[in-house]
Amino acid sequence: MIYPFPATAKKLGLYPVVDSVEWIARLLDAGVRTIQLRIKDQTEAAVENSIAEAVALGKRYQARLFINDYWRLAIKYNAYGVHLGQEDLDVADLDAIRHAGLRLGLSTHDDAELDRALALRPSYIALGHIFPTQTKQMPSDPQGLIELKRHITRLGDISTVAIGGISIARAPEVLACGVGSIAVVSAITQAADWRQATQTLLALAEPEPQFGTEPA
Ligand SMILES: Cc1ncc(COP(=O)(O)OP(=O)(O)O)c(N)n1
Ligand SMILES: Cc1ncsc1CCOP(=O)(O)O
Ligand SMILES: [Mg+2]
Repeated sequence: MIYPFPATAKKLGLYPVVDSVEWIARLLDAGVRTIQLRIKDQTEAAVENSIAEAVALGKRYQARLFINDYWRLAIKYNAYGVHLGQEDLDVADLDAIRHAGLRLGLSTHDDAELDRALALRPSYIALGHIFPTQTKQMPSDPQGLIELKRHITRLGDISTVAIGGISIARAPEVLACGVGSIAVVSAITQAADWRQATQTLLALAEPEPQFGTEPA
């Protein structure tokens, strides 16, 4: 029997994915309450301080702070959650993450990956990439809105996140597919005015109140 990971909100709302503690601090201060620290390809020693600081900020703002990839450090500093991709799943100790009480978000790109993710009973499932993106090299084609809607229908009550190429202009049509959250990188970090972009996206993607119905 596979025990589920702790629940998170079905609607996580706006979910910025950023690569520094500075971005975490400014976005939490701007009202973001679901956020991910995504630092790529560093040693654990190089990212440990950033992860510790990001987790402390997340707690101070009562935000849902997910750590990408570095699941051992996420456990060590008791982050709200961890985000893992399909390749990460091959090496991560999911039992350790579950026993530590951290939420788990999983990336998926197609039906086969959805099957695999569902069997692991994660806290949320991310679907992507929806549109072309400059931020990450993707081996597959963008799935687009019709596939997104089909996946959302299949996932029923599970918390869902859409990612990849989501701009302010495209956010409404993505949200109209019924997804609970939009994860964005460049729509905020490359915006001419990141504060304005964040406020616009927050207003579009209204989240559930943080921790309202979740275990602490
Ligand atoms: C919310 C969200 N969705 C997908 C990803 C991508 O994760 P992954 O496939 O592990 O790729 P990297 O981000 O590690 O390059 C994500 N980080 N967040
Ligand atoms: C990390 C990641 N995983 C799938 S697409 C993506 C990058 C999304 O970035 P952007 O919002 O700039 O397209
Ligand atoms: Mg990863």
